[in-house]
Amino acid sequence: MVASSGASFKSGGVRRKAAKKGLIFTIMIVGSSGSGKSTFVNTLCESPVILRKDHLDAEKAAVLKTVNITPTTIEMDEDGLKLSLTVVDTPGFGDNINNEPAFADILEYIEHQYEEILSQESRIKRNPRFQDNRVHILLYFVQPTGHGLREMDIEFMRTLGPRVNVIPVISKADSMTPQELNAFKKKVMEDISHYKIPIYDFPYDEDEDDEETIEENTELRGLLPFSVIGSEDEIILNGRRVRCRQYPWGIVEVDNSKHCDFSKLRYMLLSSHLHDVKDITHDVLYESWRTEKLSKEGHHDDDEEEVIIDG
Ligand SMILES: Nc1nc2c(ncn2[C@@H]2O[C@H](COP(=O)(O)OP(=O)(O)OP(=O)(O)O)[C@@H](O)[C@H]2O)c(=O)[nH]1
Repeated sequence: MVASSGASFKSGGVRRKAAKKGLIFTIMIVGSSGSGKSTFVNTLCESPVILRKDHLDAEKAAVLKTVNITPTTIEMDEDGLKLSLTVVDTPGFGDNINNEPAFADILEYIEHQYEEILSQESRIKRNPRFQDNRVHILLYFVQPTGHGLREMDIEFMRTLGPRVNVIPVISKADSMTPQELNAFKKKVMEDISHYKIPIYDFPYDEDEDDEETIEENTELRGLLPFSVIGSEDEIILNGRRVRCRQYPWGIVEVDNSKHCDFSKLRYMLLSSHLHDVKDITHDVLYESWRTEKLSKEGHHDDDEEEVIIDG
């Protein structure tokens, strides 16, 4: 596995790695500072691709805080499928009283990738080295407060939902009992429905999709928001390697689906739903951004029929 850290968006544009070509897939991670984003990414990628700020000295951590949006690309092999996975980290989100500038930066980053595609599509001669950096999934980390969504969570997901596939995730799920976690999941989904927040909810078509897809998507939809536990520690338990967090009273296992939904989320992201979220990004989200943008700029199709109103 090879990791390459891209330059910050703010300090000079996304670095385009000419991937030796695995399937390109991009995940953005957003959540409050300290919500467990870096640990999650390192757990997902099974390697320390992001430096955790609590492992840095205060000076370096402060410098990192000012770097808002950082893509890192990792070459992975998922059961024989070559993946060029870019993880876009957004440290420091939610640290300020007014989070609107942070929302705007994230939205700008996502739309900037659409701009690049549009300008590429309009070229007569395409650049063969061009890389599609569109964000396919945004994992939004909800703090395990037990109180439902905060205003900031609602605003953020409502703003970003029309532009990117948002999946809400409850981080640090080990800080809740199973009953608390279930009640919290229910509250979060009630808020999502009440505030009409557009998320990626494993869509299916009862008439067109096969039974297996419907069953799988129904099950995954029922898990929303996914609960995750992150850890970079491993122990040997009954002869097998176990990624876990250790406590005086026992351990919680990252990959044990009785303890959290991490393994199901990972499988869905890097395997079962990878093509679906890529298709939705291109066919629905990018298309709707493109239509809005071109209409705002006053473009209209040459072959559009002119409507002549009599009289
Ligand atoms: N209990 C528990 N603690 C966790 C979990 N994941 C991460 N942590 C701890 O939470 C602290 C912050 O984790 P990070 O991964 O650095 O959080 P972050 O969101 O990347 O933080 P910023 O980079 O400041 O935005 C660390 O001490 C982690 O060990 C988890 O699943 N459960």
